[in-house]
Amino acid sequence: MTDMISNQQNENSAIDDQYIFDIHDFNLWYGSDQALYGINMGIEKNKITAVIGPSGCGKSTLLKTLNRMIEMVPNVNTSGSIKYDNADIFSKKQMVEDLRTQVGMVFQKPNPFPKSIYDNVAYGPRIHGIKKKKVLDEIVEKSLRGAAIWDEVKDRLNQNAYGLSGGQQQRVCIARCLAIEPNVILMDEPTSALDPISTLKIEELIKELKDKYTIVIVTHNMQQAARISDKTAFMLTGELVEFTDTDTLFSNPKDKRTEDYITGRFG
Ligand SMILES: Nc1ncnc2c1ncn2[C@@H]1O[C@H](COP(=O)(O)OP(=O)(O)OP(=O)(O)O)[C@@H](O)[C@H]1O
Repeated sequence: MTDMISNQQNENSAIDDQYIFDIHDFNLWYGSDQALYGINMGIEKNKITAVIGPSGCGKSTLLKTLNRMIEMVPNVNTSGSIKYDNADIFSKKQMVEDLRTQVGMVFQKPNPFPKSIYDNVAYGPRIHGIKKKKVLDEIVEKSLRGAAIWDEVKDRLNQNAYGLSGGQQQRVCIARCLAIEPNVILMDEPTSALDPISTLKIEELIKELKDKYTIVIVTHNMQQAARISDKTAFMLTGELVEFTDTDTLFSNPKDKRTEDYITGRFG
């Protein structure tokens, strides 16, 4: 009996270890308009999870909820639960700054600060109290290397980040995110403002990052989801219609609505 209990506990902890986010029966309203309906979803650690679906289906809303950025919008109400690392993200004990340190975000349009490349990347660590130049230098180099842009910018770290191309700016923004050592990186259509070559570079980078980070990416681009993600969630009008291995979702969807969407019959 004791063995049975300890086995069960082991199994449960294996399950807990597998998922970094556990979303349970989650609903969200903007004022009186409901945008998310009964979402149940586990986000696996060190995997790339793509969220796809037609415009307005709630992809960004779901993504922005995961690090509580959604609270910047007034009159948002929620029900149900979201756990990050087994703790309720909405609990009073959860400091929102801590959550956002662990769950970083990269946006659709590259949004560097009007500062030097160095200062962009050092911004987060400085806010966290790191002042020593040597330590900051190391973080900046490591983060820029992690974002696969070190070689392109190492000789112009003191130049304004606005002088970089869009694709380079987005990689600096990813470096800025890496510099605060998150566990999860949320990406909201990170390549939609980029040309195809920059897009491929970012896609390669995302695949490399999954060794160290859990990535959730919202994308309009189904080919992109198929190319880079392990898991894909298909959403429609605020509902999670289907969520499974990417290969399965694209080759053998269970729901007619998923099939219609991926075969281009709507959306
Ligand atoms: N700040 C807001 N205030 C009120 N309603 C909002 C707000 N942001 C989004 N919505 C509504 O919530 C629903 C989901 O929007 P959301 O932006 O999450 O969809 P999406 O799937 O990310 O769309 P897109 O692909 O076009 O970015 C839509 O009906 C949208 O109009």
